[in-house]
Amino acid sequence: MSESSRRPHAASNRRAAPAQPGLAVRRAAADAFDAVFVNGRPLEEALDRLTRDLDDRDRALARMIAATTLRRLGSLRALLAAFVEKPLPEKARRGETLLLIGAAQVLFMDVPDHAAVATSVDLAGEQASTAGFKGLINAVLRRIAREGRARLEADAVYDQPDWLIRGWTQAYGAEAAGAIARALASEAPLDLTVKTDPALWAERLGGEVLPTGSVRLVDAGNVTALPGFGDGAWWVQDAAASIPAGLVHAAPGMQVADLCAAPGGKTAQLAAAGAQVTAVDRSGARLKRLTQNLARLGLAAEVVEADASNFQGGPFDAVLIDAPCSATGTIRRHPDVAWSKAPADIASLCALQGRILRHAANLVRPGGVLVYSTCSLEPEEGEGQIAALLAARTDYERVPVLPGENGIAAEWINAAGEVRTLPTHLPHEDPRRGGLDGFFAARLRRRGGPDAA
Ligand SMILES: C[S@@+](CC[C@H](N)C(=O)[O-])C[C@H]1O[C@@H](n2cnc3c(N)ncnc32)[C@H](O)[C@@H]1O
Repeated sequence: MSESSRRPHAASNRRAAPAQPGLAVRRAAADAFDAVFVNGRPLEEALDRLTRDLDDRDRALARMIAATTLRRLGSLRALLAAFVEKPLPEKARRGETLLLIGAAQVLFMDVPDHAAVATSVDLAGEQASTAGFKGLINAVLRRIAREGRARLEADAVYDQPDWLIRGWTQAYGAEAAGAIARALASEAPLDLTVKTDPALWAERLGGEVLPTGSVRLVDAGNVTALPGFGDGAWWVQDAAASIPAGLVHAAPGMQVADLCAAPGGKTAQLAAAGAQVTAVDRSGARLKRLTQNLARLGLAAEVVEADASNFQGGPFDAVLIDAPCSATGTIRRHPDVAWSKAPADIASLCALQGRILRHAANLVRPGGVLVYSTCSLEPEEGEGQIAALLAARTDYERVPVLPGENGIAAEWINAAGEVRTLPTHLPHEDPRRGGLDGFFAARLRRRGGPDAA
């Protein structure tokens, strides 16, 4: 939005009322929400840009408001449909955003109702297109403060779009799909992969060690200020995201290609285990982050900017493909993903994944290992890709993942021996301490070679 469109819309002889405290925070949250919907920007990228002038506390609050609005959007929209008699005209779309962020604060955040209502009303006054709706916004948000909770309980609406719920129902059954949708209502904890001694770091950071060896923290605050960050003792990685690289069982002397490697969480795991890693990614900007991350961690890899569907190299002892995907398994962390992706995106991602997987199968030496993973809940991006590869390549077979291997629970392994984690896994009575990202990982072996039976 341009600065000029934010100017108070009407000249007035009256003295302007003092600006509502917290207005800049709500403006940034509303702008970030609009950046996701109007401009299709990722939420984190929008927030980075829009909160640059805020202090740490306000930046965190703006993030929380925008993320909570996106996380609970299905419920919030249903409430507005019930409480706003006539939808706002298209030219006053911003008014709907202000209603949504106001309602999110009233219902799901520890914000006084009057602050949530007054800031949305004042922001409406900033633009000519919404100034005429100040009264309506005030009345609807007050009503939501009085009646919203009861209505939410009575209606029990899903927060995610219908097409996602339908897909999860088909893949996991109605009950599991409902549980996944509910699990996504909570913010994810912060998981760390530590180079050595998880128990020590759990103690230092006030976290707990998970069965997979990750250290889990809650309300960690600014990550870069935590002990061990500057020294490169650990890196941020969801516990489920640490599973695929573990399936390689990397060891000193092994030649491993990490295709689709940036920003390098899995490269770091492989390098920390002593492997010679070739980290390949198409994005130069993301590889820059990978290089910075490895430097902080004191780890090394050969870094190659290339398209993984035609990268030439190897043959490798192991190839890991953490394929570009819809990322629907990360909606707890990135609630915008639920709304920024559409079925057509899944179809084009599947085509890209298939190309990368088919090409990667040629880079593995006979007897070597191929691990394929995605952070998607959609089976066509995971199970479907492996079924298609195995149908086309008789020189590959699955090496089933075993319960207990690297702390992987039996519940996270499907009938074919592939890992399928869900946000409902690793439950905890405090939902902020439980859950896993939705991940898929399969391990295959290329037949032949010195390891042939
Ligand atoms: C899921 S992310 C990888 C995360 C990374 N493995 C980690 O653990 O930090 C997918 C990556 O695939 C990269 N990518 C997308 N299409 C690609 C292609 N055709 N060739 C190589 N990399 C690609 C993206 O730039 C992105 O960095």
